[in-house]
Amino acid sequence: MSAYSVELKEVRKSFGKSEIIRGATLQVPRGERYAIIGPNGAGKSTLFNLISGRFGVSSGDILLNGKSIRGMKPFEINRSGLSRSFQITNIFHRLTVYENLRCAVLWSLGYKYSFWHRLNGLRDAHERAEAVMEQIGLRRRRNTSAGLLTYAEQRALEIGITIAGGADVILLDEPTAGMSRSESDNAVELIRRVTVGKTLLMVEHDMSVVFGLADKIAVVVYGEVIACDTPANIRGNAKVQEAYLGGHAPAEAHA
Ligand SMILES: Nc1ncnc2c1ncn2[C@@H]1O[C@H](COP(=O)(O)OP(=O)(O)OP(=O)(O)O)[C@@H](O)[C@H]1O
Repeated sequence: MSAYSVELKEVRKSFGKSEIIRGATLQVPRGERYAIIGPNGAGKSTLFNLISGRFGVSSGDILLNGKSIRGMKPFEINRSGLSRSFQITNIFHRLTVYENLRCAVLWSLGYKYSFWHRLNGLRDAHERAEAVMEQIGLRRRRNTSAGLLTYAEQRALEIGITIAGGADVILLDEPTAGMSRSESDNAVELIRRVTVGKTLLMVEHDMSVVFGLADKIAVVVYGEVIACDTPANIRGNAKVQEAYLGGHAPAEAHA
């Protein structure tokens, strides 16, 4: 098995005549937490959309656990062990916390309408949904409609939905966007807890979250990964400071 969960090999992506991703290369080792940072419009979300199969690459390749995902649909990539969250919350507001998690588990199990499969699937889904609810700290909100949760609770539920299927590779898109300082501190703890032993790739603008969570930081500028290194080295990287931060160290920035 490959040592890397995710590998980008000279990935390019154009929309019409505009090339947005311009030869991005990155290797994310199994079990590590990587943050992708970069200025607005650099192509971070586009990279996530390519890795999760929403868009196809124009050229180059993306490997998941050593196997090319070129041409695969998002649900096939999901069932190959990669799960992503979205910038906009992706929850069903009228369903309860428990029901949202159960749906996510059933979806990831590849739920089929055969009778025996359904019975087993339902039992597994119930247990898994309960376990995830405990992990994300929403047990006391079990029967509350998701639409009535606080914003931070909704984001925690979103993370729960993302991990519910047991994927080994988790992509989180701005998991702390819109949160207060204390809410995002809690979110960092939550993300750390639920990604133990997993590979995490997250796009995040909040540098205290990035520096608090990431083993490595990949800096994307104009569709290229211009640096990928430890937080300490990224902070001291002159190229990064110049290209991305206008001369300021990343620790001081809040894009
Ligand atoms: N489906 C699309 N069609 C055309 N252009 C697109 C599409 N998706 C993204 N783009 C363009 O690609 C560029 C990169 O966008 P992207 O959202 O990936 O950047 P980002 O680094 O995630 O930015 P932000 O930090 O603001 O979220 C932008 O110029 C955007 O307009």
